[in-house]
Amino acid sequence: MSAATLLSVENLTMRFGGLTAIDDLSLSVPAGKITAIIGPNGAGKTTFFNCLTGFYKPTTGSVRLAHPKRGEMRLETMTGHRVARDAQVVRTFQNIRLFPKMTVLENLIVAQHNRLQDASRFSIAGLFSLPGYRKAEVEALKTAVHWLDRLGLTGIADTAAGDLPYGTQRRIEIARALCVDPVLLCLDEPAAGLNPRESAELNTLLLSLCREEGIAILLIEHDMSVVMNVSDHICVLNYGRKIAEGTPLEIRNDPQVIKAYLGEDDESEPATLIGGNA
Ligand SMILES: Nc1ncnc2c1ncn2[C@@H]1O[C@H](COP(=O)(O)OP(=O)(O)OP(=O)(O)O)[C@@H](O)[C@H]1O
Repeated sequence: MSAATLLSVENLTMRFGGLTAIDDLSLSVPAGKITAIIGPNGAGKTTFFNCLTGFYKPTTGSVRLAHPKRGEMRLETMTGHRVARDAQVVRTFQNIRLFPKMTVLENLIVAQHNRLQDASRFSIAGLFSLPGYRKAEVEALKTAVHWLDRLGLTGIADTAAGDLPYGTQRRIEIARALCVDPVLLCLDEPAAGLNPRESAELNTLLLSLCREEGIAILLIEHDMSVVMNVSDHICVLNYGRKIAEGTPLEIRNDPQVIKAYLGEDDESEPATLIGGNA
């Protein structure tokens, strides 16, 4: 694993009965960069996320994380809980999974339940607000306030998450993931349902998280205005196999990629599919 590689996926395969959703995938994700995973519907993108975040146990292959403080971790052997808590690989989902009746602030505090549980030592001590637990609560609040401010959400901190517009809820999901101090932030279609202005704001946010906070981002996205404008590197899947990888410019012009998206006989202009200025 080279010094700059954060995640190293080797020969990953995931089968569901007779269906091979991920087929012998090898991929390196560098530290401090944005890597996009793209591909047509059913290509295996979410399955890939599920394999590296402990939701699925891959059929074969390895997923090694070079954790900056804890050394190498084998994610494919870990439960989802440990991937988030110990490896600090944190994800969002295609469908929004906020607690709609809780306020935005409460959603961000609940996300830090691991820290609070650890401080309570899984005992009644936490309920009596013993000092260690109280300190952890204050830290959780500070972290939530920090990310609310950073993502421009402070004004809606006390609003029920479910009452907010869809685009704002997507932003809250990212803020919630950031509260866990991710080493790798995995975003599953963060631009789904966003209007063009919100997509452009998402681009600015992702670039700033990467460039200013040094957070590595793994991004599944269909919106090419996001993919092409923020990605340092793109990996293209089709039927579970990697068919191409490279810079946005390389991917935009790759005949295999255009064919995978548009089909063999389709002669239409690929610019409509692969947008952006990169
Ligand atoms: N739990 C499962 N059981 C059986 N088949 C599954 C399961 N999860 C995914 N699949 C199948 O694996 C293939 C890849 O699905 P996946 O959701 O990973 O694709 P995707 O690239 O994320 O698609 P989309 O862009 O539509 O979200 C599909 O054929 C899907 O039906």
